[in-house]
Amino acid sequence: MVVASVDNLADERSKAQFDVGAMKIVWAGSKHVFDVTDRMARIVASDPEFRKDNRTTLGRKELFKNTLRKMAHVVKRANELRLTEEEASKLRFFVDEPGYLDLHWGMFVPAIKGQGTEEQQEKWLPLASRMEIIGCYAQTELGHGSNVQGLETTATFDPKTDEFIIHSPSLTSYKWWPGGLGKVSTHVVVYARLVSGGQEHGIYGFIVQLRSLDDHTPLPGIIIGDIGTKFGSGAYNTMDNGFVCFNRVRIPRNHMLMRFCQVTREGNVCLSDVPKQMVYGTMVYVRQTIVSDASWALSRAVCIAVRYSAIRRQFGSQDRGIETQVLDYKTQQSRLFPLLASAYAFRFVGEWLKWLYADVTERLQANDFSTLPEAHACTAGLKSLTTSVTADAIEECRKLCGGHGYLCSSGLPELFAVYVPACTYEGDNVVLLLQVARFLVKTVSRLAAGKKPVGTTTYMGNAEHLMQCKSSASSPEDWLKPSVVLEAFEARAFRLAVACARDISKFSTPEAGFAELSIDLVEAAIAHCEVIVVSRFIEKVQQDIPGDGVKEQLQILCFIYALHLIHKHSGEFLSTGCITPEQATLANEQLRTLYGQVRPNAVSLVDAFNYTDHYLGSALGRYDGNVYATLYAQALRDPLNDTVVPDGYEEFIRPVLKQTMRLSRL
Ligand SMILES: CCCCCCC/C=C/C(=O)SCCNC(=O)CCNC(=O)[C@H](O)C(C)(C)COP(=O)(O)OP(=O)(O)OC[C@H]1O[C@@H](n2cnc3c(N)ncnc32)[C@H](O)[C@@H]1OP(=O)(O)O
Ligand SMILES: Cc1cc2nc3c(=O)[nH]c(=O)nc-3n(C[C@H](O)[C@H](O)[C@H](O)COP(=O)(O)OP(=O)(O)OC[C@H]3O[C@@H](n4cnc5c(N)ncnc54)[C@H](O)[C@@H]3O)c2cc1C
Repeated sequence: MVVASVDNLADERSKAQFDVGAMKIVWAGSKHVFDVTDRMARIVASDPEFRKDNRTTLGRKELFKNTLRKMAHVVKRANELRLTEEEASKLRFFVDEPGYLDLHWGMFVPAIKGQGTEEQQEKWLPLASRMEIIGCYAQTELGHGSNVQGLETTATFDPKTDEFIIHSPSLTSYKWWPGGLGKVSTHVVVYARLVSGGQEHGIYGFIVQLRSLDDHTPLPGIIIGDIGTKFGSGAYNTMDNGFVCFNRVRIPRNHMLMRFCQVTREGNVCLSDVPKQMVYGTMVYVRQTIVSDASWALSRAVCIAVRYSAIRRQFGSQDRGIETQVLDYKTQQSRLFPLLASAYAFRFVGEWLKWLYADVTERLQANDFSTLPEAHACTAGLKSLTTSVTADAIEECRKLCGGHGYLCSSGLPELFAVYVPACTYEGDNVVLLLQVARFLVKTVSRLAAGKKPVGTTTYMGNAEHLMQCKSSASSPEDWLKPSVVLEAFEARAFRLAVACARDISKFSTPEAGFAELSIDLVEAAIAHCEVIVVSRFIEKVQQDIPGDGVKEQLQILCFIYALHLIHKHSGEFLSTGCITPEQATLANEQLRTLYGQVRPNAVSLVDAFNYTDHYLGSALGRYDGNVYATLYAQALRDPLNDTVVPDGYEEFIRPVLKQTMRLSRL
């Protein structure tokens, strides 16, 4: 019997039809980003302090302390190496362990930057950047997360002392979930109902000190702790998601983040001339970063599954000779290659969203708020789409790796457990899709009033055509025409949105219609988000892309991405009359051909992610393909194998055996 050997991957790499080095640059975004990313990944991989292969075997306390040690080491190395902000953030990323630094840099600092006045930024940002204080972001409460307007915590202005009183009036008002809050943060941006002069003025952010900077004990009036162990071993349990109760805690007036709303010494509330949704700005920022991160998590899972599928052999041999690589099975390809294509699709849409966010930020600074609703819809919708697909994809990759995928040493169970809350945090994915739907229904009703749609809804301006068009695809090759593909996606999305808007108008109130039709609205929102991803991917592959064969590979992936969605949502494409059953069959035929084209390049396409073995953290996904020896070595390292005879033998195995022997003698 010939067993799989490490040569499998070398063979695979020799088959590549494109320049992998050039693809690495495309994946990274630029040569500069590639260089920084590569350097930081290697620094982490070569530092034993950042070891993570024992994480799933540690108890919660040990695990958490281990994370604290790593975070301290990150800060130390960043200082020693004089890393720039960009480099330090990559270093943290490759340490690959949820910890308080994520919230400090990812939410506390952005909240102050986005919501604080210049004066407040000058005061707090230097303290935060030097890490003289550690901050987190406390919005969610035990009783409310999605419904931000339902938050109960109050911030009541006391004009006598020029202070706010932060108070948790009920158990359900306890802040609950914020990362870094439970055990580490010294400060927090708390979202609370502003009350002044006996009147409520909406939800705003307030900086509150939680713990003493001398001995880390909670300050008076603060009850604080960790909310408990979460899903999975290791995984997100490295993070101290916390609760806090404020018992009339007093803070100076200038601790309210006052960029968009000021409270004067007398307690007058002065709203700036900006939309009230600006107070939700940190969420828009973070959702945009989550979209970028989705492609990392997805590509990591896909890298493991593709490499392992090239190593793994099952069946296909008559005489106990060499068996078939499971990557050669069409069913394996049809499950795996769309995920590979999605990883690239999300990478490009993530880059585009970064651009959109920078653009809207620039406009907001110039008091142009016109693109804010679109930025909200795009970040909310793409956050929802990419995280849902990625979470499902990680689980699919686990199944694609058969039994070994279920071992923690495959890296996939922990990756799933760490990733899946992305479908919930920063906005539950369904709640966010309903926000997109609200935007779409508004856009459709504005069309009727003769308003021209802009940005990602520009396609809706072609209303008459999109409502009537029939796809012209008459051969499998026609499905490789960008215009044919885009027309089908745009027509499906538009027809679903129009149907929703039309059906809503049949109800007594728009609110009643919206609530009753929310299932259809979610589908319309997904269809619109898919238009964005598909069109950005098509745009990308129409650009000049350097490197032998790189553009061709991306074109293949682009059409796999689009056509697998047509297959997945064929019900919608057919029921809206955008394509016929025959055209759906032609699209599938083309998809099968594309799988064949990507097959020889699959391993090289995941090599282009440039992941170190440390970052992958997987016996199955190793660069050298030495899967079986690694699985065996890792099994031997399991704490259960520390002794040959297990602890508990004397107490619990021997008596059972003796009892059985006694019984059998009777
Ligand atoms: C890098 C860091 C690592 C990450 C680690 C993870 C850490 C996790 C952190 C967290 O989870 S923090 C907590 C995040 N919480 C949420 O995301 C809550 C989700 N809920 C909401 O965002 C909102 O409450 C809501 C669902 C959007 C509803 O808002 P509201 O009650 O105000 O209702 P509506 O009536 O639906 O909307 C009014 C109006 O406002 C527009 N809008 C809503 N949100 C935004 C926004 N963010 N930006 C701009 N505009 C917004 C909405 O479209 C409506 O507009 P109109 O239709 O009236 O024009
Ligand atoms: C790992 C993790 C880290 C987190 N970190 C932070 C943090 O640092 N800071 C912070 O403030 N928060 C944090 N959160 C909290 C997070 O933001 C909330 O859990 C999230 O916003 C969802 O809110 P919820 O828990 O209230 O869910 P709910 O809104 O209670 O959702 C429950 C169910 O109801 C459905 N639902 C709710 N509303 C509607 C609706 N209008 N229409 C249809 N269906 C609806 C949802 O789809 C879901 O299925 C974190 C959460 C997790 C899991």
